[in-house]
Amino acid sequence: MNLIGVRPALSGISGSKKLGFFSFNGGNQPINFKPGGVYQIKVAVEEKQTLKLDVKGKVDRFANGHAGKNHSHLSTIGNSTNIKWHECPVQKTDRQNLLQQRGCVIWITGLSGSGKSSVACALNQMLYQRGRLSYILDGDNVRHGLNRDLSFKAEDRVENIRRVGEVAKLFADAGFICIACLISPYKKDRAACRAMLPSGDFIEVFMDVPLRVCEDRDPKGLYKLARAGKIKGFTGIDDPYESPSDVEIVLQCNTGDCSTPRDMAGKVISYLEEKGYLQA
Ligand SMILES: Nc1ncnc2c1ncn2[C@@H]1O[C@H](COP(=O)(O)OS(=O)(=O)O)[C@@H](OP(=O)(O)O)[C@H]1O
Ligand SMILES: Nc1ncnc2c1ncn2[C@@H]1O[C@H](COP(=O)(O)OP(=O)(O)O)[C@@H](O)[C@H]1O
Repeated sequence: MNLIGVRPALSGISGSKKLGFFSFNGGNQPINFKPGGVYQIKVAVEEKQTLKLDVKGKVDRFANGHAGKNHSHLSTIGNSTNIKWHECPVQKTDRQNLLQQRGCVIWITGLSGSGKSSVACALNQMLYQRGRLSYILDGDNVRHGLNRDLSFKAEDRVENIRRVGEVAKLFADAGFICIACLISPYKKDRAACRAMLPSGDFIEVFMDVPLRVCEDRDPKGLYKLARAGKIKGFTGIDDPYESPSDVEIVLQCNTGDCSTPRDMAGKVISYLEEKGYLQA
């Protein structure tokens, strides 16, 4: 296994799967760690480190005492030149142990009016009642601050999703169950956010609600304005929404008679329980 030039990030080593993820040339390479195993991993400038795992598969320590980042190498990331990753001793696994949960991103996508915010709030509340920490990144809300400079033209939507994806990744790294609810109309952008996280930690939820139901609801009167040509480039009217085909959870409502947001959120809770996200 050649991991030269990598920036090993020991996130995701928890739960029953004992998976470790190493950032490799910008991507994530899942590696199966076995409990009790001792692994030699070649990093950066031919430096060898021994990663020890305890019987539960948790990282015990690195033989040479640091977390295996490349401490000598300077990187160029986008327009940022000569930057270096700074590692601290308290890691994601420590924060997860503190919170007794696993950090992840629940990404809720769907048309305006499909019920994203309602499900996000219900889920947030149900998790809170179970003593689990979650935080909502709602497209509408984030556009009040961080993304106030962005419009609804295609390239701004792309940037909107990229920024929220990055923020969500930070929340997940902090150990939160981060609930991002945005229209996120383009498949490619959702896939890019998925790729930012270790496999399994990006849980996509599709609000499968047809346009006619959303338009009937129209709580903000935006569809009416869009139909009247007073809002240009409105998703579903004169701007595309690319429905996902392969997601973790589909919450469907074909008629005006849907299950409640709480029932829908319950399905997400079941998924989280089943996959072990509600324990460290
Ligand atoms: N042109 C256009 N198209 C779609 N939506 C519009 C538009 N203009 C304003 N709004 C309001 O903005 C909310 C969607 O913001 P998002 O950040 O989630 O959108 S996106 O993911 O960047 O497409 C969306 O909120 P939700 O109804 O909660 O989805 C709308 O209230
Ligand atoms: N499961 C549901 N059944 C019926 N109405 C719903 C449901 N979920 C949301 N709504 C209603 O639909 C409208 C849009 O919901 P909202 O959560 O704001 O959607 P979005 O965030 O996707 O725009 C609101 O008036 C809300 O009360």
